[in-house]
Amino acid sequence: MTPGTADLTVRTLGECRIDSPLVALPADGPTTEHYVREDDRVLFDDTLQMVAARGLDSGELPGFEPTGPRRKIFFQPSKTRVGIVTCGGLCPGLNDVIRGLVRELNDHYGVKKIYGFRNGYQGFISKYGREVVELTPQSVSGINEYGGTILGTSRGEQDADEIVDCLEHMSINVLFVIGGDGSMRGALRIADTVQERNLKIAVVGVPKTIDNDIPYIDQSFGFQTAFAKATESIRGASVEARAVPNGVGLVHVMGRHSGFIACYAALANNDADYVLIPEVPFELDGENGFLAHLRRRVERRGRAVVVAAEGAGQEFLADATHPGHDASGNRRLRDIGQFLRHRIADHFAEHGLEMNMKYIDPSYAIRSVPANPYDSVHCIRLAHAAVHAAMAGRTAMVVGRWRGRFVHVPISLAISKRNQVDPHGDLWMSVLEATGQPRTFG
Ligand SMILES: Nc1ncnc2c1ncn2[C@@H]1O[C@H](COP(=O)(O)OP(=O)(O)O)[C@@H](O)[C@H]1O
Ligand SMILES: O=P(O)(O)OC[C@H]1O[C@](O)(COP(=O)(O)O)[C@@H](O)[C@@H]1O
Ligand SMILES: [Mg+2]
Repeated sequence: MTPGTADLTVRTLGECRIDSPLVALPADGPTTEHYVREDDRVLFDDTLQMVAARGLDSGELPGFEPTGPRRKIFFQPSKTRVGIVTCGGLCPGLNDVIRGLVRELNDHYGVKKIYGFRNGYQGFISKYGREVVELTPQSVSGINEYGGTILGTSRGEQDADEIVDCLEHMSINVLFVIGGDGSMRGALRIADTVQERNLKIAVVGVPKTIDNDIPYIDQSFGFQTAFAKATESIRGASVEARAVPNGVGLVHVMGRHSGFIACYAALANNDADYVLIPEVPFELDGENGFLAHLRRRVERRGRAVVVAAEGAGQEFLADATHPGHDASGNRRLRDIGQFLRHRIADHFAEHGLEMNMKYIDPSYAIRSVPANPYDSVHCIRLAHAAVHAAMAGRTAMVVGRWRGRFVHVPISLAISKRNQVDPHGDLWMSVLEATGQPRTFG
């Protein structure tokens, strides 16, 4: 489904009649390659073929609302009370986003009442007894130096009605949700409940996940830091494999349904011989299977490095003991890393070949680190964009970068599908070119 204008339209709480304190900031000039006027739109389509396929006049082409300070805003800043919550798995940069939100609100809009809700959506639910913390420029000073989230996070669905009750009781006008696909589903439920109650509470998301599985944004913040950290493990596996006869370096990285970390980390290190991802099934056995291909490459080169995303090859592990789901309903995965480790060893033994396995699983190490400078910049720019959007009364939307421009993405679109590696796309083609692995095994 190619999104149309209706899919890109952002919900608002009402007319903006209040002069923004940042009225001097927006440029007066025309849209350029460096700036989009607030009354302009960022086109969804970016090739001639895609535009032609619309069969529309240029003025009717679907486009995203650009981010940035508006001349008129919806909320009276001095009377605005803000909530911030972080949900789901950790991701480098969470604290950068929290700090960016607090500084922009306090320093430029003069919003002084900013509250942090603890441990994800549990923070709104009375039975968990989570404290609410006041966030100030002083209390967020330097937090971007640390991984994790000062607010804590959690998984597990919570009742949207009780969350909105809490927002009402605390007279919260704006809620920022920093989370992944699950959190955004939760955020939309909250925004819809607010609308049903005819309340004026803006719900704005800053999408996060190291898996990069959120669509219609170029990349999630934290993704670059996470794959950069995973690259260290591939480098280690490569050094180990080179040091011994018939060394096989096997690296098992996160990536539940999307194999972006495996792809980017392998391309960055450029020493991987095989990349296995959830999106591309592969055969293990047979003369054209992965194991035989790996054996022939090790016989020829004396070593090989394999990068496997945790969601790859789950079909080989479909035994009776299903590991179930996590508290949010995400399917738990069986350990493809250990499975491959043993199948590779067995295969070489069956062929009477020496093989020295060097297995590295960085696990949580790639997402518990602080953001690298690239992601820190991405985080603070997303935070600024989120504040401008919320103060201008936008809701049920996330901020993100689309083709290099920061835009407002309706949450309904952001949760409409999962961002995955396209087996027929240019990223996967680059992986095939860099590794030399065949397009299919078996
Ligand atoms: N389908 C859903 N509807 C409403 N809330 C959801 C849904 N899925 C997840 N959530 C909420 O979002 C939070 C985080 O979701 P989860 O999938 O664990 O992580 P992430 O948001 O990082 O993908 C959960 O704690 C839960 O409260
Ligand atoms: O062990 P946890 O913390 O439940 O989460 C592990 C999962 O979380 C992730 O790191 C990211 O998941 P979310 O961003 O959707 O929370 C996955 O890559 C991984 O499979
Ligand atoms: Mg998720």
